[in-house]
Amino acid sequence: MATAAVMSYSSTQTEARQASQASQVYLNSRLANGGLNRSNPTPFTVPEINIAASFSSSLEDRKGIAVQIHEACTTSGFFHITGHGVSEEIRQAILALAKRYLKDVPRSKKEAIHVRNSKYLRGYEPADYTYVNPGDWEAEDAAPETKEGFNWGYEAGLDPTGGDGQYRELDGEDVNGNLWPSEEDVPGFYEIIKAYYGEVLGLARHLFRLFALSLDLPEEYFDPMMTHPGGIARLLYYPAPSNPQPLDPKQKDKEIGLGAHSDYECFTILLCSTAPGLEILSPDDQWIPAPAVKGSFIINVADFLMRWTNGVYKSTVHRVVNRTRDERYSVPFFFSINYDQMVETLPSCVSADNPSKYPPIKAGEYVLERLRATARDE
Ligand SMILES: O=C(O)CCC(=O)C(=O)O
Ligand SMILES: [Fe+2]
Repeated sequence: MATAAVMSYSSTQTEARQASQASQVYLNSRLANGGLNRSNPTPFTVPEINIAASFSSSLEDRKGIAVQIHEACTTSGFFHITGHGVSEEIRQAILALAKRYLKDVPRSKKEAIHVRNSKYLRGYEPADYTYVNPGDWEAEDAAPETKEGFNWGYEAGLDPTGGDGQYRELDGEDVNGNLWPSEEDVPGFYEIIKAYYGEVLGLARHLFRLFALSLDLPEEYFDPMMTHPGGIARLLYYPAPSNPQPLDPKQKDKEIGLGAHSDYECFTILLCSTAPGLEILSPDDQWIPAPAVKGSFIINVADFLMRWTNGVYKSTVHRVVNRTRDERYSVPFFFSINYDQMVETLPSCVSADNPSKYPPIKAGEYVLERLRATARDE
């Protein structure tokens, strides 16, 4: 799928394609600088925001958290949240499920729901089927990615609100694109997914209200756009490397968990196991290991929101390299708005001095273009 099949494109699909290609050009330019710009490093921090006060009935309390979110989104593009209200029990249950499915179930059984059977890349994704940086398909010396994953998306049955019955897939189709392992192979799989997904979906809607406040918009601004939102999530497994290597800016890594990329949607809610591995590209093009914060989720701005905010909010390049002798698990949740929603640059991010840089775009089409570029050509 890395090269698009011959087909006709609507004007919004063409825009989505061009935007996807532009993101690759940008990524290549950032990676080409890697390690060079080190004489006077800009301070780079991933702040920790305790969002407990954002659940207060006082608008002033909620605005106080929104100010902190604004600061993080205009600088590092990454922050930790604590005080989020998702129980440790549910967080550990989904990480344990990632292990039970990706590590323990034999490959032959997982192959039955291989992502090649899904035009939305749902199901079981073996390590070598995708490069998250599509440029790595062409690169001669690209290290293979070691991650193995299971991908699923929104369906009304996973939404604690029950949804509004209007969910459309990435390409606008009225279908449920998910593929699930059998209950026999992984007992309790769907129930655990549903419990976790319901929690992070609720958290994402809550966060998006805070994002609205942080952008000087009415708190409910995004509400009508997240009644049947896109929300792809993944169980990820990074095996323990046999010969783990320390981070060395002068040396290219021979083994990489997940290549350099920025995320596609509005923002990501990332749950990691205790093993480190996430590395963030600083404005000086240095790889900075993300610190672990107990009980936190990592939140990062993704490309669609960067575009929607006219570049005001930063979508930051990151990657995963397992440099330990432990296996690593993570569960990212990529929150989008309703995939059938068309958006124009947010009114609070344009002015006479700073006109919109981007034409209108449809949420699902953009994400689909980005996803397609990652998969092996078959
Ligand atoms: O596994 C992680 O910690 C990060 C995963 C990630 O960046 C992604 O799936 O986009
Ligand atoms: Fe990512």
